[in-house]
Amino acid sequence: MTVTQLPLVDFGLFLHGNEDQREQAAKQLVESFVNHGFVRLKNHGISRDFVKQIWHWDRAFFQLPDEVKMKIVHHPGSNLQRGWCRKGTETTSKLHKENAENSPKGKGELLDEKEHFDCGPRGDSEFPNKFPSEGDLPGFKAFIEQYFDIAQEVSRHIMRACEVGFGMPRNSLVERCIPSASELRMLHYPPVSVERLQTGTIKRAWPHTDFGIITLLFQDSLGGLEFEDRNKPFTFVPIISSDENELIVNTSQTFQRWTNGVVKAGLHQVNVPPELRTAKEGYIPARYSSVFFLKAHREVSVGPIDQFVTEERPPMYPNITALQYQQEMTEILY
Ligand SMILES: O=C(O)CCC(=O)C(=O)O
Ligand SMILES: [Fe+2]
Repeated sequence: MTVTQLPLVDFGLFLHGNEDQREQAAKQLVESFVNHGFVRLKNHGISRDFVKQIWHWDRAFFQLPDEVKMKIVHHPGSNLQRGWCRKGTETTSKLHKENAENSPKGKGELLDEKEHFDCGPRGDSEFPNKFPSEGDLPGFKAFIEQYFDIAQEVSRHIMRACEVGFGMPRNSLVERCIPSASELRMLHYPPVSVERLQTGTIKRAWPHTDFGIITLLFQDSLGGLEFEDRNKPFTFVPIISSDENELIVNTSQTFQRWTNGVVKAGLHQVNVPPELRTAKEGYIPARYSSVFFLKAHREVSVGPIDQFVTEERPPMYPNITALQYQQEMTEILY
């Protein structure tokens, strides 16, 4: 059976409903995570007005001249991403061997056509944030810090819903995220010529899974995000939002490890929207999106949680810390 659309869960029922409604919403969420590695949420608690502000700040940052963004450029390595990642910095194609196997032979590296701004928790002393100065972009830092807090809070509720949905002891997931080591990213996909896309060596983002626990995502009205149809591995289905305020959530590698493979990470890519795919020439317009990677506390293990280990299902992943894991994965990206 072909999957055509993702379940849409009314998260307001979990946040404000009675006991039955909360349980029902938590079950739907977990079921979609297990089946697709993805879900769409409405009434998630982030207001429509706030989402509009995300687009304002996303555009404002990427409109800054390159010389200004260069002041906070990210230097690739195993350090966590902070500041401006220029086009060509992160290469998602390296995360899955299928990307190289499916690529046109002898055409060279498979690159992402995107740039982004990344930051970690407020006042991170291990991996300090890099914001544009107030003179260069007044108000940006304050907005991003507020957005980070709001996204962390929504993620906490989603973790709580997963505890309910899996019948886990209260706090077993939530406490693994304190103190926060999450990351917030603002993305810009510049206009790209159809000709360049046709070379088969660039994509807005190649099929990959994220490293954290879950990822919260808003995309602008252009769209382009696609999730894997698990009935036909490595084929993708566009995520069409019925409302701009819809929050898309995917499961990531840490969740897969904690649940010993019960909740697999959602494989995804960013493609040209379906209605523009027949174009033979010209440009595909710019796209903006924003993601929040909910991460585990840095010293917490990303190995399987006891509840998910049984005789029939022995531990599939080693006990390394979340930070070690994140650094190993980050290094692969460059
Ligand atoms: O822009 C998007 O919709 C997806 C971005 C993404 O997958 C990522 O940054 O990991
Ligand atoms: Fe991603």
